Amino acid sequence: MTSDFPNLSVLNHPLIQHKLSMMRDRTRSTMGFRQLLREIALLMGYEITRDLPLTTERIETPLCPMDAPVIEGRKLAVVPILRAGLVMAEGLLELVPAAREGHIGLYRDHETKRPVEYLVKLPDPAGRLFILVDPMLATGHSAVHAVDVLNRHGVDDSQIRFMALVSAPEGVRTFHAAHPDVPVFTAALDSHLNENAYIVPGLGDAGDRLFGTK
Ligand SMILES: O=P(O)(O)OC[C@H]1O[C@H](OP(=O)(O)OP(=O)(O)O)[C@H](O)[C@@H]1O
Ligand SMILES: O=c1cc[nH]c(=O)[nH]1
Ligand SMILES: [Mg+2]
Repeated sequence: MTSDFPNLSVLNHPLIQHKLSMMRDRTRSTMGFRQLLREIALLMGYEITRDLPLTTERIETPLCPMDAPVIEGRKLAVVPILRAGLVMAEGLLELVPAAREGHIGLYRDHETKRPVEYLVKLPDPAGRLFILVDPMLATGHSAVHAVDVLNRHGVDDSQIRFMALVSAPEGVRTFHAAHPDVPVFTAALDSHLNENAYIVPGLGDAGDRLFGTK
């Protein structure tokens, strides 16, 4: 965590950083961009879940009985913010295939830069940890809106972790002001937002690069 940004963890594993640099390259193909995001999400998921509580379960190995470590509760939900979060969710679900998946559909209005909601479908919140995923934390309004949606659905901030590939300082501040108890995990804290609220240096429009749209 950095002292300027409480509750923000920058995941600087060399594999994550190398793959992110490949994604930032404007010549990267749609196929390459998508594959890299899936891989990074899996690596970030490994870091984000490292403190999940363990308990033991009695099993029989071929040789003898043992009390084997297993994740306590094992109730996880991965919630991508559509569209761009979908590919990150794929990577995370490779890591935790038993997790439930919810969806929050938002797009950023080009004029106002504010999120517009078009879909919400979520699993039962009771006793579940929610990992909210979106590659870009720019102004932070989409992330704040998505956590507000989870709160309305009965999910407390203490049950949520937010995972963003690239973040802008402006967005991290806005997010922490609204939801100080939700930890944010990111692969990079970039410089600033430009006049169109795009992250600089960033990687451009994540959704368009992932899905080959304009
Ligand atoms: O922090 P903010 O300023 O709110 O911006 C970030 C949002 O913008 C992008 O989505 P976009 O609106 O482009 O939708 P898309 O995923 O469908 O392309 C991105 O995936 C975030 O959801
Ligand atoms: O830089 C940005 C900002 C918002 N959404 C994106 O896809 N990229
Ligand atoms: Mg987009």
